[in-house]
Amino acid sequence: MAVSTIALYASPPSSVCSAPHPCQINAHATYDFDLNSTPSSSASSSQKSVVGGLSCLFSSSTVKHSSFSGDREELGSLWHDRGEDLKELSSSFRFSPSKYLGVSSIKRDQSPISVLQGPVSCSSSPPMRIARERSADIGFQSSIHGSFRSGTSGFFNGFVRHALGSCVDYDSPSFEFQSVGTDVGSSSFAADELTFNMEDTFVDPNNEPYAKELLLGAQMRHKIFCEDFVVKAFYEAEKAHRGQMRASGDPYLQHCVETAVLLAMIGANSTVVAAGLLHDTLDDSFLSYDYIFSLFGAGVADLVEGVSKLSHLSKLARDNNTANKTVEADRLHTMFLAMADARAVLIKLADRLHNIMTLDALPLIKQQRFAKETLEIFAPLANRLGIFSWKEQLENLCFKHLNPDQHRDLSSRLVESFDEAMITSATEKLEKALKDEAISYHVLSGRHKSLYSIYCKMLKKKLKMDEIHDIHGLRLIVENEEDCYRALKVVHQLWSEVPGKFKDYIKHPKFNGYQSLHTVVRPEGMVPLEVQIRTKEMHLQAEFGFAAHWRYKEGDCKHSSFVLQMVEWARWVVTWQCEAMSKDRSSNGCADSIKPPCAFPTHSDDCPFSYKPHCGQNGPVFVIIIENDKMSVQEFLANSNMMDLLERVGRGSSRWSPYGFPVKEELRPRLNHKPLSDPTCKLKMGDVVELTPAIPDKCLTECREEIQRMYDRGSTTVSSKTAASGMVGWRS
Ligand SMILES: Nc1nc2c(ncn2[C@@H]2O[C@H](COP(=O)(O)OP(=O)(O)OP(=O)(O)O)[C@@H](O)[C@H]2O)c(=O)[nH]1
Ligand SMILES: Nc1ncnc2c1ncn2[C@@H]1O[C@H](COP(=O)(O)OP(=O)(O)OP(=O)(O)O)[C@@H](O)[C@H]1O
Repeated sequence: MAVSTIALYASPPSSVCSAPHPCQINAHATYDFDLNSTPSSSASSSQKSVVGGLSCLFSSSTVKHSSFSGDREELGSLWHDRGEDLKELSSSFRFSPSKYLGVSSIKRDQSPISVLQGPVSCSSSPPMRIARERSADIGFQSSIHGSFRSGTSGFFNGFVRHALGSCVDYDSPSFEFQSVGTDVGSSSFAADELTFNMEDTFVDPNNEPYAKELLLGAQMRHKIFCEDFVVKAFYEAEKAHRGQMRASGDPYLQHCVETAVLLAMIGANSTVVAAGLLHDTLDDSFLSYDYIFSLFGAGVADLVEGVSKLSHLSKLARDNNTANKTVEADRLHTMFLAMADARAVLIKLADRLHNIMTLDALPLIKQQRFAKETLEIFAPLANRLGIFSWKEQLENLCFKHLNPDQHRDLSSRLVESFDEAMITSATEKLEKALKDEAISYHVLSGRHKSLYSIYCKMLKKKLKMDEIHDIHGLRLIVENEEDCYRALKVVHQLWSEVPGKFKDYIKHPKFNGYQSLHTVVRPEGMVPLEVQIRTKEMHLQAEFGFAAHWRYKEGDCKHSSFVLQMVEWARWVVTWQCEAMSKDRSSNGCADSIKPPCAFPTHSDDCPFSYKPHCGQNGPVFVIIIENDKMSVQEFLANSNMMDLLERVGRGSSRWSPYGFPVKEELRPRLNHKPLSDPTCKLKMGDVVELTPAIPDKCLTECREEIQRMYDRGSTTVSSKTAASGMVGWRS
């Protein structure tokens, strides 16, 4: 067995270091992986046509149901526009030229690697992703190449793929198209998931015909929908949502299936896909946690419950217009990540993505509300988790709803600007030139910038579209620093350089430690092409470390170390859990045996930014406070209790009195929707505290003023008005 070793590095932000260079880089984890790769078959181009062919299947659903209006998320009752949906899905693809690989395929962007690392565009901006692994005959000594392919060690190898290659053309066996009725014997589910009797559920004479069509459609898109466990979840979802409709008149079940398909496409395992199918059942149907637990085990039940909690939080935030306050939105992200299993966040994101894809059915005002919230909360969350394809789809769709004129204008201009053929041909040329110079590389990937990203850059930098030089970009990941410069020379020999655009962030790293070579060239005609060249260690830093892309994109936003830790950790977890898919499915082992590929990167003990992976006892606690119908997300020290909260709320508010009136008594606090019984109870991440004045606010103010006057006068006389009010809550 050939073994190679990759070290992962993370360094603290240079802002806390004296040198403008990554310091304290002892945060490395080393792991071995086997390189026996099994070349997997291509996720064939037939998949694209299969998806395309589904449009008639779905639109042919003509089942009539009674309308359902009890949808807590509102979006749940949306009209489902298959045409739009398919456009979004199929607009995202990658191209693997056949020249060196021997296989040509155009496929939708659906591999876990692309989702976790790579850029994808959607909507009216035709997306482009081109990825090349170095060709095997280049003579590259390390066997990293093998690690990009799934095999028996797909899990470990896959992680490296993620970490190293943003656009690796990964043909996961899980994406092989499998026609319905083929081997479903590979079903896998966690050991804690219960077995069940297929006969009981599947042959239900009450199953609606549309349900079979939906299942068939899902199975054609991903073979995980052939697994018994997932099929069972599908039929439970069908029973739970039977009769419920989207605003479009489509069966509600369709939304559940689409959510689950999105999850399957990024490599989620059967537990997550099943939970995706059932994600709305706790809130919108008669199913209970215990029932789900009894059928599917704690794995699924906890996830469904987690999604339900997130939905409640999101609704609270939306109702209270919290999303537009940066600090609060930031705390919400952190709370989402800290409260729920990161996989529940994934399900929530998939749910939201599908809802946003089908937003058109809602009245304009609601479309805008949801789009705004999505842009503020969910797209950054997807970005932080490294799920770029979802992030870009969410952003582009929200952009379309929020700024339709700019969206239309930019799209029409970009139709002419996007030059996918140029990226393809530039990739091929560079690949050949590198081969001629015997420069080996890990990954050569291409992307064009998403519509929304272009829009933001134009606004931020006050640029015209033709002043943006990185609409088309290539990224080359090589073995070592020397190869970076050799490759740069090759690039400059191939194409003419745009003067003034070369940046050597290797010799002069950015303040956050980011390293890479950047240049802009003009391959053909006038269209500029940005080329980034870096080593795999630099790339890890740019994806997971302190120079991580999400932080770079969030720019000026100052994050507490806790936020950073949460995000890094959640991303780590999501990465390896998605990667676990192939191992999970191909082995009989239980999910518990799946471990992250290496220890979470840690820092030296004295590093102020040392990671604490879990939302541990030492981290702050974020609590939602609803007061006078206004919501805020507030941060408390670990071990704070309700008394601390009440004190803080009182201080600085109009209720606070220098004479120390026991402000907490004037309120009737409710903790997580129940009256507070023990004020000394500790606050937990995600607690919702409602503070309702015991007497009407106006009256309270009058009382307060009156008492203040009393004290000021030194009088003990209480006015009749105050006495009449009963002074509720003012007694200690
Ligand atoms: N992950 C990560 N990527 C970065 C960072 N800084 C720059 N980049 C990448 O490098 C690209 C260009 O960076 P620069 O060459 O510094 O660009 P610029 O000077 O801001 O000018 P433009 O090319 O117009 O954006 C960005 O589009 C990112 O893709 C960073 O700190 N972290
Ligand atoms: N030249 C490039 N080649 C390949 N991928 C790139 C290139 N530049 C950026 N990316 C990747 O494309 C994705 C989308 O990035 P996006 O275009 O939104 O921002 P950016 O170009 O990195 O930053 P900015 O908008 O500030 O220039 C990210 O995953 C990023 O790492």
